[in-house]
Amino acid sequence: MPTFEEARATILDHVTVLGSESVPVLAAVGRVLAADVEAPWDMPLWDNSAMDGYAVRAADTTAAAGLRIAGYIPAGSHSSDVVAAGTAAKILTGAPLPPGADAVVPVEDTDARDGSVLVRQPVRPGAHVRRKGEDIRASETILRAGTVIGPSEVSLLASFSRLSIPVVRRPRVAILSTGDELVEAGGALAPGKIYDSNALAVAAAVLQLGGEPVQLGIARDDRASLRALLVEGLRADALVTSAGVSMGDRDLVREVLHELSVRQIFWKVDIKPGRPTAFAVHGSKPVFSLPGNPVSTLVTFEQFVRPALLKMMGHRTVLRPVVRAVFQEDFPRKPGRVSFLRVRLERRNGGLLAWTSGNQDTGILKTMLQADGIAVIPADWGSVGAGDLVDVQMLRGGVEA
Ligand SMILES: Nc1nc2c(c(=O)[nH]1)N[C@H]1C(S)=C(S)[C@@H](COP(=O)(O)OP(=O)(O)OC[C@H]3O[C@@H](n4cnc5c(N)ncnc54)[C@H](O)[C@@H]3O)O[C@H]1N2
Ligand code: MOO
Repeated sequence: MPTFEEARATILDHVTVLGSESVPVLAAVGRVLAADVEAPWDMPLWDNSAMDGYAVRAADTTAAAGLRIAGYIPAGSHSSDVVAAGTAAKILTGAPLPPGADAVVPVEDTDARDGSVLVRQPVRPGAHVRRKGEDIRASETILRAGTVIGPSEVSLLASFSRLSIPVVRRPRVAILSTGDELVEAGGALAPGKIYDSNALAVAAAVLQLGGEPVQLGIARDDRASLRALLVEGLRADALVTSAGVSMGDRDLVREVLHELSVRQIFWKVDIKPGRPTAFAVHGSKPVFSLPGNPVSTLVTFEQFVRPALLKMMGHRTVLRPVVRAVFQEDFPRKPGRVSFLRVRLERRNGGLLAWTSGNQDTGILKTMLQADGIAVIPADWGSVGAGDLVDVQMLRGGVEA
C-alpha cells in the first residue's frame, strides 16, 4: 500500500499536460500560457514625457533664462517641429518628445508668463523622459510558457494589441456516482435512499480549479450499468468515480474498470480518511476512484485529483500552500497512517493556532464546511497534543479584513 506522498507522486508521474488552444485573453484568465510570447515592438514605442510640463533642451536650463513656448503637444498628438535653442514646447504626460528636446520640466518647477517659461532649476538630459524600449525591447520574450494569466499579463498583452493567446486546454472531467441508494438531487426520495451529493461536490471542485465537469449521472451497483457509464466516462480527459471501492460485495467499480482495460496503478493508500482510494490509467487518461463517504470524497479529491488536474492544465504550482500552526487540543490517534484533520485557523500574536473544526468522522460533513485547512498528521505520530506544531494545507486564501 503506498504512503500518502508515494500515492500523490505516483499520480503526478502518470499525468501529462494537455494540448493547447487559442482563446481570447479574457477567457485565458487563470489558465496557463502554452507558448512563449515575444514583444512585436519596443515599449514604449517612442520617447515620451513622464510628466505634464515643458519639453526642453537640458542645456538651456542651466541659466535661469526664460524659454519661448513654441509648441503644444497634448497626449494623443505629436509634433515634428524641432525644439530649437531657447525654446520649449508645452507637453502632456504620454505625448511623444518632440525632436530637439531631451528633457521635460514638470509644470510645477516652472513659471510661465507672456508666452515664455522660466525653469527654476537646471535639469539633466533625459529627465522625466520615458525612453523608447526602456520597458520592453522588440522580440524580447515577455511571457513564458507556463505563466498563469492574470491582470498584469492581460495588461501587457493588451498593450501590444494581442487579443488571443495559446493556453493549455481545460480538462473535461467525467464524474460518476455509484450506488443503489442514490437518487439524483431534485428527484423523489424513497426509504433507504439518499441524494447524490458527491457528483455535484466533485463538479464544484473541478469548476473551482478551472476544469470542465461532465456529469455522467448515477451507476447502479451492477456490471451493465457501471460498464455503460464508465465507457462514456473514458472519453473525457479524466474520470472521477465515487463509492464502490471498499470491501462491500457490491463494490464493483475496480472490477469493471479492469474489464475495460483500465490499468490499476494502486488501490488503497495509507491515509485516514480515504484509504480505499484507487488510481488507474486508461492510456494516458487518469481514472480516480474515490471512496463514497462525502467527506472522504472531498478530502481525496483535494489530495489526489486536484494536483493531477492542475498539472494537466499546465500549472507548476499544484499543491496548496502549507502553513505551520500550533495545535490547541488533544487528538487521540495511533501511529500507522497519515491523518487529515479538518481544522480552523486563527492568527494570534503573529502566530497561527489550529483547532479541529469538530467531529472528524467521515460521516460529518459540517466540519468540512467549517475547516480553513487540512492538518496533515504524519503516519508515525501518536496522539496529537496541545502545543504540537502541525502542517496545515490552506483551503482558502487570504485573511479576514
Ligand atoms: N469492511 C469494511 N468496510 C468499509 C471499509 C473497510 O475498509 N472495510 N472502509 C470504510 C471506509 S473508510 C469508507 S470511506 C467506505 C468507502 O466505501 P465505498 O467507497 O465503497 O463507498 P460506499 O460504501 O458505497 O459508500 C460509503 C458511504 O457514502 C455514501 N455515499 C456514497 N456515494 C455517495 C454520493 N454520491 N453522495 C452521497 N453519499 C454517498 C454511502 O451511502 C455510504 O454511506 O467504506 C467503509 N466500509
Ligand atoms: O476512507 Mo473512509 O475514507 O476513512 O471514510
